[in-house]
Amino acid sequence: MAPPRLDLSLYLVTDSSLLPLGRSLADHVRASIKGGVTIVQLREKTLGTAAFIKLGKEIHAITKELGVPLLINDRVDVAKVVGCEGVHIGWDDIDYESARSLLGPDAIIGLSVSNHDQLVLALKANPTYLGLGPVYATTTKPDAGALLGDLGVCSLLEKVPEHIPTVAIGGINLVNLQSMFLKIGLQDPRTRSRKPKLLDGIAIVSAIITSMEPEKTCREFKGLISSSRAESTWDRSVAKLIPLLLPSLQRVRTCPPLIHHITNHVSSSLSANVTLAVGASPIMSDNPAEFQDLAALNNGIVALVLNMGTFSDESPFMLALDAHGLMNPVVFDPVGCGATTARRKFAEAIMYTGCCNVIKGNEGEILSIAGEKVVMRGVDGAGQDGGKHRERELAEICSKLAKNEGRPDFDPCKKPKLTRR
Ligand SMILES: Cc1ncc(COP(=O)(O)OP(=O)(O)O)c(N)n1
Ligand SMILES: Cc1nc(C(=O)O)sc1CCOP(=O)(O)O
Repeated sequence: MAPPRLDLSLYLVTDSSLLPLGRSLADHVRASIKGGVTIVQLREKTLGTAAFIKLGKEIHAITKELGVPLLINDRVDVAKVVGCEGVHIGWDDIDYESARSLLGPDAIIGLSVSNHDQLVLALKANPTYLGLGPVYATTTKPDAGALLGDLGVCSLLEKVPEHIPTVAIGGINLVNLQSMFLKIGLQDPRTRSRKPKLLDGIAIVSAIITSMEPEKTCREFKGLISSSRAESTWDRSVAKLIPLLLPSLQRVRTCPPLIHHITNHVSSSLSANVTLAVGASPIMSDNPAEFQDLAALNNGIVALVLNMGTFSDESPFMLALDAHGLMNPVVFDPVGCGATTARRKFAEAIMYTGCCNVIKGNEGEILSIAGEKVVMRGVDGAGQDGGKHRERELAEICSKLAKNEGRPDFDPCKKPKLTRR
């Protein structure tokens, strides 16, 4: 019988030092698998060989019983004695060929990739899967490479052949996952040959290991994974969309984000009140002196909203994007874009940063930002093409813009000089 297909969708990487006080790793792993974890890696950096083997055997008994593979981080010798399904290795560890010859052709062997040079070497080895990271800032691995950000992962994915699955790792949590999926996308196993290549899963340490309720946390991760894989929501009725949105709204209540608004004076108080009404915390500021602080408040659970309705000078917007860097989700509202050349140029400059996760606008604004010639009276330019563009087409244009697709001159490595924290 063929071995079961490797399911990397929710990949737990352990670190016992981060467990809540009094919790055992064995109970945590069991609960996480019950919540939906599909593969486990035992990554215990401080254990000596004997203790690593002992823990490995204990955890393997659980993963075997629950039917998910167990990999060992770095140590092929430990994996061999434990008799588990494989290893994950990096560039300071045993080389891939030696690991393969020690573990045999059926072992799962994952390789870390942090940049294009490593990707070239990794592809020559043809490993079972690739771990791409760090996507975002993480304190779990102090020696992790430079942050890739969403666009860095996308640019690596472009060069990964279809048959090698990938997971993203580093700083992924329940707050940033949805926006990460919007930018990078998650493979649906039923449509494997889809272009461009998307991720096959996410690998998580702290967001699961530090959880007081790992089963619930993993269910929440699974919910986001399933909704990301759900077929295009544009064919769904509103009634079907609401259950997909509810978990996001609930998360805003349980883990309220700080929303930094740079907005126009017409909508300022309305924006603040709507932010409060959904359970998030607004702060309205266009003073660059406080941008760095704002971007890091609230344990980094922060988003930035840029509304260019009554813009005059582009520098506060650019400084805010620089402060929030590639870390925090950004919503851009290109109000009245298309009405004047100055607005078009301003919106273009914002888009060139590659930082906008969500573009919110009416039909005229979106078409204008996508480079189409539109005639706008004022900010109420919707429907100016007689409804030629349906919602779905506009949404596809938005999604492409947010990924900076269709901009041949856009190079995420060159533009802009944003802080990678
Ligand atoms: C799934 C996954 N991806 C990447 C890593 C990092 O591995 P490595 O580069 O060997 O670094 P350490 O984990 O040893 O610090 C990983 N462990 N898992
Ligand atoms: C183990 C590991 N490898 C990384 C890489 O970039 O290769 S980042 C990382 C730590 C991920 O931990 P957390 O989910 O707590 O951020």
